[in-house]
Amino acid sequence: MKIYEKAPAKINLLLDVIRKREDGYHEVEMIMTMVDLADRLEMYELPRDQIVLSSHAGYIPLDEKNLAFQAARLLKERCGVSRGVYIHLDKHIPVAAGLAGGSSDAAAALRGLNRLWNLGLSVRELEELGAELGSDVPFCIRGGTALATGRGEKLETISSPPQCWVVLAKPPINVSTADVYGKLRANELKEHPSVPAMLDAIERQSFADVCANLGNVLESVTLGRYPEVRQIKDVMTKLGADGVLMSGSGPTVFGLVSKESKVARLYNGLRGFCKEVYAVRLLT
Ligand SMILES: C[C@](O)(CO)[C@H](O)COP(=O)(O)OP(=O)(O)OC[C@H]1O[C@@H](n2ccc(N)nc2=O)[C@H](O)[C@@H]1O
Ligand SMILES: Nc1ncnc2c1ncn2[C@@H]1O[C@H](COP(=O)(O)OP(=O)(O)OP(=O)(O)O)[C@@H](O)[C@H]1O
Repeated sequence: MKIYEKAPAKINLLLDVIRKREDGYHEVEMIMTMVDLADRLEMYELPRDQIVLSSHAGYIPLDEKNLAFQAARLLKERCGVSRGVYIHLDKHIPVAAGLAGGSSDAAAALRGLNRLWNLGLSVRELEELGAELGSDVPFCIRGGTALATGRGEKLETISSPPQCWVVLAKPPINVSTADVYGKLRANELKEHPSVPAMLDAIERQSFADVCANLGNVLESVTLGRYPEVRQIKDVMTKLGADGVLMSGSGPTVFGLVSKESKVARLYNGLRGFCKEVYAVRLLT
């Protein structure tokens, strides 16, 4: 039997850091949602007890460094599974982009293997296992739109934001999440985005107020180090995006657009600056 799972990318409509914790992680408040740009995983059982990963993407590890491999290994260990699995990763989400590509692959592997091996784990149990693999993995398991707290693993599902176009542009640099958090001076942050204002904007389905309340404190680090990220933000704004923000630790910038007629201009204009541009819808 073959199992297929879609692994969508996430964007952070809001990302605030409250403080650095004793365990090295940062206490965050984030509002996250999924977009219709996805990797696809194909999984089937192997006769021998082995995890085999393949992908046409030449730029990701296919061994135990891959988060999908780690997800399969974790599930095997915790549930005492002695069967092997072949996982093919059809990669579409840009890597090290701030879009949680690896985390979403891990989440899709956990969901898919739970079915393939008939483990009967609940979504909550999968989320708990996912938290061991990375802070973004529980959200990628749950999907939808959520307020994430703690280090990102405590989730409260909220309403979807009003439907719109999302234009994503990734400059040709790779940003390490650990580096960005490491360089953040959490107690020196002067401005914080407002979680209540964003929650209210979503609840009222006000697209204008969602755009007005976008905010990500990690921009203070990434934009300072990589001027091209700021440049892409400026270009998106000039080309008419209604709201513009860096996702996660970057370097991908997303623009929210309500009118379809504006999307082509934005997409074509950005292609002059970077190769990796995508125009997608929110996954509501
Ligand atoms: C930037 C975001 O992607 C926004 O959604 C997440 O906060 C990061 O999620 P992630 O990539 O799943 O992160 P993890 O794999 O758990 O952690 C990578 C590294 O980022 C730092 N990190 C991550 C999450 C967090 N709340 N505080 C941190 O300081 C830690 O140094 C950690 O070693
Ligand atoms: N399945 C995977 N897909 C992509 N990268 C992976 C995967 N597994 C491990 N990695 C490694 O993880 C690193 C981060 O990649 P990823 O695409 O998950 O970053 P990201 O989008 O910035 O994640 P986040 O938004 O959660 O911080 C890369 O250096 C890559 O080598």
